Amino acid sequence: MTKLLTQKSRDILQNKLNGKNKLLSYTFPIDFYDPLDFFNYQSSTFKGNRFFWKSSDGLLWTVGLGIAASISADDADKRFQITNNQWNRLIKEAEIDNPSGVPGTGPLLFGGFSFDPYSNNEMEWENYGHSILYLPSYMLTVAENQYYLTINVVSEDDRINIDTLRTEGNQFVKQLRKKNNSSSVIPIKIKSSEEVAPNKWLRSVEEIVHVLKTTDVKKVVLARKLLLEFENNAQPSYVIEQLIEQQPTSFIFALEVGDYCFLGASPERLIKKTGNHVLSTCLAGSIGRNHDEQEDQKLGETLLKDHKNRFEHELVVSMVEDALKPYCAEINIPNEPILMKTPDIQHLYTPVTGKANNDFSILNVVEKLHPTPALGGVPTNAALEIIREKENMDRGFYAGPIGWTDYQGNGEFAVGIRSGLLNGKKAFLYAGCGLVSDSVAEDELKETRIKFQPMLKATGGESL
Ligand SMILES: C=C(O[C@@H]1C=C(C(=O)O)C=C[C@H]1O)C(=O)O
Repeated sequence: MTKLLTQKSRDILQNKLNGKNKLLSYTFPIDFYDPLDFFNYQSSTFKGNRFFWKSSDGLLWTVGLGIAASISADDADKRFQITNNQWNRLIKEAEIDNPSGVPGTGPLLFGGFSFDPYSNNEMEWENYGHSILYLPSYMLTVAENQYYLTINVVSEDDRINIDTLRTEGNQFVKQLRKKNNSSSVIPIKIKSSEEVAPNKWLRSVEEIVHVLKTTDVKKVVLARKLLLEFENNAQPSYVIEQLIEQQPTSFIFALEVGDYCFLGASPERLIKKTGNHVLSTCLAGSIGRNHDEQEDQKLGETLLKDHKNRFEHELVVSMVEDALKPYCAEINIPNEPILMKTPDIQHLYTPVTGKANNDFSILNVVEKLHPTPALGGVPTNAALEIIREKENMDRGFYAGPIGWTDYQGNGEFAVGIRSGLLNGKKAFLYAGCGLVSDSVAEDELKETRIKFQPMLKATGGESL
């Protein structure tokens, strides 16, 4: 980037968004460029300030390098509102040149929110706070096989205009096309893995099941973590590459903050908005897979008929419907769930569609949906209290909303599960499961072991 722009971008980071800055954004089509190579481009410069996203249907990829502005709101009660307000303020005054207008191009905010801003903070999540979203300096978007580059600058300097960005864009693409400028991806060598206090977790499950049997609380989702140690520093790009290959039908996401990278392969959409078309996903109720096709089908049928799992699932469907009602017309929900199969696990799945009304804003709807009973419980607040008391860990961004919104109000947020936090030679992996009154502790432990699989495989670990 030219000196002028680099200096200004740095100032913005220090000042955050002070109200005087103006956003300039320029988007243009480019020829094929591999999204993972883009993520790796000049990693010594951009490491710590990158994000990666692939939608579950593979039709949209966005990769961000550098930070033109970041929004982090630590106010536990207002983090969604504050993010929304700051973003809208920035967009309102912006100068945007994006003839394509394709969703996911142009100025876009990518990031996430912690699961529970009232939980005890653990050191590993300190850098993330309760929300952090980036407006990237450079962004590659792949939308339906077309490639776009967006350049964003937030500046008070009126010498910078769209023409400056055009020149900058041409130079940037020339650099991109030079050979050998993306760093090589080094495989991870795992040294050890440790399930954190599994026996204590089993006891917590039993205590919660007792509460579920004796009170009005119907469901609580309890999670636990796994600690990995590596021989070498784990590169996010290696794990992303593995996840893309191994979990082709999941959302693949990564969000770097300094030396940390939160990443994963989630099968669960929280909300998607394209124009006025709205799509949400209810995903709860789980069973393993079998290599034998017939056996696998039997497992699926067992899950579809299982009362405990159907009950867990139904709680999610009815909450999602209630949360979307004020913001959508024509909500459509099939009567029966179907199966969603990922390589390691199958789930009960109900898609929910609707038409956005004028009150719909994706960040506000994320706030209303989060946490669904797929990750929190029923009733929500009672379940959160129990999680705080019995889980003995900070979920950080695990199970929180992660995704993007663009300047036109399109966007998609997944639920940050099947995920982990990389930090040099260490990683923390997370997995949880829905508890209801007839849950059996040992079965739930096994279920979480299956849910660790996607991240374990991607980091070179062995099955538990
Ligand atoms: C909590 C997780 O997954 C959630 C819990 C599920 C369940 O209890 O059946 C299924 C899908 C997810 O909504 C996880 O993967 O960590």
